[in-house]
Amino acid sequence: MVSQKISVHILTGFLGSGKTTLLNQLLTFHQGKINYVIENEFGSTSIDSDLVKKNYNQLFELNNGCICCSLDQELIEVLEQLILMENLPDQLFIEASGVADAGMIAAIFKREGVMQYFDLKAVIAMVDAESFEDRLLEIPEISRQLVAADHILINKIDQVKPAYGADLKIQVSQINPFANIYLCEFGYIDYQVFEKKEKISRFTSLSSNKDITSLGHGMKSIAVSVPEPFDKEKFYAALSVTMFLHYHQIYRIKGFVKFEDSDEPVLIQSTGNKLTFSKLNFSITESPNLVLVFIGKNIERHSLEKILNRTLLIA
Ligand SMILES: Nc1nc2c(ncn2[C@@H]2O[C@H](COP(=O)(O)OP(=O)(O)OP(=O)(O)O)[C@@H](O)[C@H]2O)c(=O)[nH]1
Repeated sequence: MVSQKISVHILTGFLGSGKTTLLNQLLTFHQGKINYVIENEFGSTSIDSDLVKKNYNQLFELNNGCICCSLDQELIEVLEQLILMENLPDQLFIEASGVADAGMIAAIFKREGVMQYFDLKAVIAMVDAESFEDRLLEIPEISRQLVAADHILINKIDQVKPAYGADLKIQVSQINPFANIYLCEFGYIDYQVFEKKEKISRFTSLSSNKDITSLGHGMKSIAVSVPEPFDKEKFYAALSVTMFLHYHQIYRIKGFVKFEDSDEPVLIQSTGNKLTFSKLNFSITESPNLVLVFIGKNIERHSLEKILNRTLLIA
């Protein structure tokens, strides 16, 4: 049994956005700890593993596909090997392939058997400031990566004008209103931020009943006001089924709701295809707005409201 859980950071971002650069920075920052790395490349030949500075204690490579789909089982096998090792790591850094769905990787760390040993600290997405706008329109995976992230680093800011960088920050915050967003060069920011708990302030300022449709590529963010308590079982079942059936449309659900059994707001969020509920484990001075935000492609407010209304306590 592992006495202390192994901290996990998942690094995602499109090809060439700067993931390996960030990983090298993080390994330098965490020097002195026992750091393991999992590299996932989309192809049978590993290049990234040669580029990662030898600043880690152990490197695993998954080269036969993309972690989030075909390599799910292979990743689990590596995690199993890892917890049996004599020299247990303090931290595990996973560099996902440029096309991976980071949410699906994160979902593996929400499984009970895995959570017993691993503590998912952060999903970090890299954005290439230079090519982001063009790529966003061409490649839907990018929006999925952004929507799954807790922190988004808009990298290569040295390659664009300052005003454009500021504009990108607004665009990215519309795609993922929950993430902490930073502008940076060569992945450099103060990495302490990855250890901090979620800020409640972003939920107190969420405007309910608002649709943001300017995200491009059919992407939409819909905030539904949910002041009435839900029936917990019905709510969980309905949203889980919706996420399963509409995986290609619903990229993320996040927000606060109340259930029949308590007056305390509960944080709901989807990680990949898994829905998690968590009580706030920190004190708050201001109650969060009871709002659920759905981010996805071609989603419609009236359908979402219909699903939610059926799971209200009084329904
Ligand atoms: N000018 C500039 N170049 C950068 C910056 N960050 C990374 N690079 C360069 O961009 C290239 C790609 O960076 P990587 O860190 O390999 O990107 P990656 O996301 O790991 O790439 P893949 O593994 O191919 O998906 C490298 O040549 C980096 O040196 C930056 O902020 N500014």
